Amino acid sequence: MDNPLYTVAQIRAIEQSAYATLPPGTLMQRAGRAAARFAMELLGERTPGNSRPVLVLAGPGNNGGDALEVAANLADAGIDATVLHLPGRQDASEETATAHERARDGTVGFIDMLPPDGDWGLVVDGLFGIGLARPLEGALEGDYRDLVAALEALRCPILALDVPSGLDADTGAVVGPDGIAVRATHTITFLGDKPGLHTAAGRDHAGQVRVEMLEVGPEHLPAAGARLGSAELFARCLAPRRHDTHKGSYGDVAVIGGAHGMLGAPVLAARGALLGGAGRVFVAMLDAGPGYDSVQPELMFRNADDLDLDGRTLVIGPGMGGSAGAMRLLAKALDGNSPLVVDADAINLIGASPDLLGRLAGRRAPTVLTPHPLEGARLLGMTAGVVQADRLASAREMAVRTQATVLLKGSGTVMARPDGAVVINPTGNAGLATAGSGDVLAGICGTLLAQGWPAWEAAIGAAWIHGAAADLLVAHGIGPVGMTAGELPAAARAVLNMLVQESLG
Ligand SMILES: NC(=O)C1=CN([C@@H]2O[C@H](COP(=O)(O)OP(=O)(O)OC[C@H]3O[C@@H](n4cnc5c(N)ncnc54)[C@H](OP(=O)(O)O)[C@@H]3O)[C@@H](O)[C@H]2O)[C@@H](O)CC1
Ligand SMILES: Nc1ncnc2c1ncn2[C@@H]1O[C@H](COP(=O)(O)OP(=O)(O)O)[C@@H](O)[C@H]1O
Ligand SMILES: [K+]
Repeated sequence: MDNPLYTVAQIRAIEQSAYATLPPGTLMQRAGRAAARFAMELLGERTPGNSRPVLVLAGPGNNGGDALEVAANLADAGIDATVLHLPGRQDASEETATAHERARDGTVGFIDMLPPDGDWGLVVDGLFGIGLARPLEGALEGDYRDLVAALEALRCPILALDVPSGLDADTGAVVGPDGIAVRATHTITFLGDKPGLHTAAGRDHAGQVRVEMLEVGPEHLPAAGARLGSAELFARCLAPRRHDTHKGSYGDVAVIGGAHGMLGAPVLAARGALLGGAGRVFVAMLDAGPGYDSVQPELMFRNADDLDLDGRTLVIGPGMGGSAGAMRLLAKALDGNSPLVVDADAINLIGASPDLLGRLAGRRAPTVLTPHPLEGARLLGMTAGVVQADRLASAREMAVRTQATVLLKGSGTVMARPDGAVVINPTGNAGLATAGSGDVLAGICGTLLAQGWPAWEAAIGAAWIHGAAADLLVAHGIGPVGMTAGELPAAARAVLNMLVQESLG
């Protein structure tokens, strides 16, 4: 299944192309009908007339027109729908004016302000969609800000039309430095899915996303530069194990890191690599460190300076620090031909050294960089805030500068390639916001490379499996609160085995 994600500019082009072939108002009417159906699903099987009313928020543009269509459809179905309409200073489009008339002609009720004691069964957010042009403001512009803030106190589902109002559909950032956006439980998005619903603040604001194509056929759809991740994107790498194999068949991983005081990080990465299926896993410490891991005695410990870097996949950076020795090892790893995952301190060192960046960009072997937003910011010479303001653009820029596959971590992890292709990972949860979970991710990415996966599939697969492992732990009551990085490798192993099993049909 392909899950394309379209930019606002692309959605506008789809809209134009489909609009030209249809009678005016058709798309808005379809949007209204589909969203009303979804609203009724959310209301559940209640007796018409006996359910709590639906509050429909209608803004000044065509998103407001969609909302008015929803209200009219709900009223036609016998559901008590009340519209809070905030028209703008400019005339509404013809479609929106028609939708307004339709709602007025039916049994829809209209109110001017949110009553303090409203008891709603559902709120439909049709304030702003892809036409949001600036942050939601207070009194001067119709009190949108106060209205959205007041929704936070309501204890009912909120269905956003197209995009939660206040959210940037391209980036997933809340618009404005001190901005506010609707926190929906569900979003029905029209004419194609949008990246902003799946990354940065998007997951918190969009809730569950349903894509509604409004019967627009594939001939109107452009090629998408971004897609939502799924196991199908790496399915071709999921090979069942043959009997006639041995540990050498599944590759070696060596994790290089572990300066004084940070010895746990490479161990976590190595456990991720081992339980992810690599045939042999080494931990190459910069510090003298322990001689073995009592939890996972299969791991082999080496002194980093003595390790032969050839013929194995390297994961460099976890807990590595920024010493001269670390830098020397990194330069050696970058210059070599081994598949490489560059994580944590190794990324910081590259961010501070044009020489190391040049060596990285000159690599020919598969290379994946796994920065969190601050590490990414150091690489680009900007702040983490700027990286987060447009995670897709930032990841793409990192991929171009490093000529490597980039995996920008965080809610809605973004994978980017130097040619501009982007995938947003849909799995995972905030249980992963715990020290060491990134080390495990780097280990999983390394183990997939060691087992022959290309860099792109290894990055997409590692993010997907790591996130699904966290989701599995939550399903078993192990998190999100108190989930630990050490619990992830076994869960990731379970996910990987399930995927391989499923791939057999
Ligand atoms: N056309 C079609 O075929 C289809 C369209 N569809 C639907 O239309 C939606 C796009 O509609 P849209 O272009 O009218 O934009 P929308 O999001 O309603 O907002 C624009 C309005 O808001 C205003 N405004 C902006 N920011 C503001 C702010 N901060 N504070 C205050 N005002 C602000 C802006 O006014 P201005 O900036 O000029 O002052 C303008 O009036 C799309 O998301 C989908 O739901 C579907 O039905 C499918 C078919
Ligand atoms: N709120 C969240 N939702 C989803 N994934 C998250 C969230 N917070 C963190 N993660 C994931 O957890 C990992 C954290 O990695 P990182 O920040 O490098 O931590 P550490 O260095 O302590 O291991 C990344 O894979 C990141 O994508
Ligand atoms: K909306």
